[in-house]
Amino acid sequence: MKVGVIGAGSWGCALAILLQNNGCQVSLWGHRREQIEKMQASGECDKLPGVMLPKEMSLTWDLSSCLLGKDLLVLAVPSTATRETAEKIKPYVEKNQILCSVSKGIEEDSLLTQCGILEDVLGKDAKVGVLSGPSHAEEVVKGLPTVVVAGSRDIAVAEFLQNAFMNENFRVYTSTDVTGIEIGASLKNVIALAAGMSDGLGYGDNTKAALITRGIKEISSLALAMGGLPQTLSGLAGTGDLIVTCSSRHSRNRKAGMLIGQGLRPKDAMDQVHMVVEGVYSAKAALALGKKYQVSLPIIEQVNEVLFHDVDPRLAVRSLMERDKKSEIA
Ligand SMILES: NC(=O)C1=CN([C@@H]2O[C@H](COP(=O)(O)OP(=O)(O)OC[C@H]3O[C@@H](n4cnc5c(N)ncnc54)[C@H](OP(=O)(O)O)[C@@H]3O)[C@@H](O)[C@H]2O)C=CC1
Ligand SMILES: O=C(CO)COP(=O)(O)O
Repeated sequence: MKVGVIGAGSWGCALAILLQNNGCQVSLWGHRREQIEKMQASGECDKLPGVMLPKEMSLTWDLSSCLLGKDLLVLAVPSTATRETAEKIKPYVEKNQILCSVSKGIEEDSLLTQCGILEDVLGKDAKVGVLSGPSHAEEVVKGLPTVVVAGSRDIAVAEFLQNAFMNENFRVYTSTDVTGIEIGASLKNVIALAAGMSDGLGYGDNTKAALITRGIKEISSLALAMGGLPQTLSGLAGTGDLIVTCSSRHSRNRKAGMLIGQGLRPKDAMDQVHMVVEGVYSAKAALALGKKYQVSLPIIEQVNEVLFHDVDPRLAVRSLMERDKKSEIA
């Protein structure tokens, strides 16, 4: 199988390595020529120091050569670059090519998820799918057992992705619930910012467990209102990814939240993380979706207050604790 991986950050590199090792012929595209030339010279992934790229894999900054004649295109750019990337690839995308989004986020203006953006730009006939779940690049490149879900409204596309990505260390389930998967993937990043803030404030395991539990309640309520399925929200792309992102030392969203909890301004926290912090870009969109579908998202609301209205994280926690009395089963 011939594969083009679009986006040479940590996730693009990790999946390109995995697919090449699975027997695919992979071409990895990055948008900065100097970054690709550096990786070509060193043989090392730029964003994952010490991780070597297979010699047989090709690296390019020429988009057309990454796309033409490929069976599968994997889109691994930051979610804020998905629309511009989809516009760039549009002239080259071939009729039967399968496109797989591995990015996580909601577009602020359109409130579309990643597959939604791809279909918006490339048309409803495009064969679009998504790969998601608890899967930090740092662990995938080490071959540590990882389990994810491949989703597409077309089950044949989901099964194609399962076959392409699955190996003895990387187990892939299929699903047709793209909405549940993508809302889970995007909102867990916002909740992970809150979990990080809690760590940064020096709060304990009780607080973290509460944020994860009430967080999945918020994510599920919105996803279900949008047509997602409960099994997805209790599955890998919902609860699974929320747990890993709220607790892992590899999580960029948790790390950024922790720095904010320790007193850094959000912009400075993002700069210190050096990698994409998707929750910051999806926070406003998540809140807007909550309003649109009339779903209450109190944690996400407070994350927005801290990120965009200079509210002290300690006061944000206080606001959550002092909300009106409620029943858990309501
Ligand atoms: N890392 C992980 O473990 C996982 C990541 N993901 C998701 O994958 C997506 C990519 O994240 P990840 O690889 O980790 O991010 P990184 O921060 O590691 O890398 C992002 C890459 O995208 C490049 N980039 C920035 N802007 C553009 C653009 N406009 N067009 C093309 N490329 C661009 C960056 O280049 P530059 O250096 O120039 O900024 C960089 O090479 C995110 O949505 C993330 O949520 C999903 C699962 C796991
Ligand atoms: O989505 C991811 C892991 O599944 C990566 O995002 P974080 O680095 O914020 O956890």
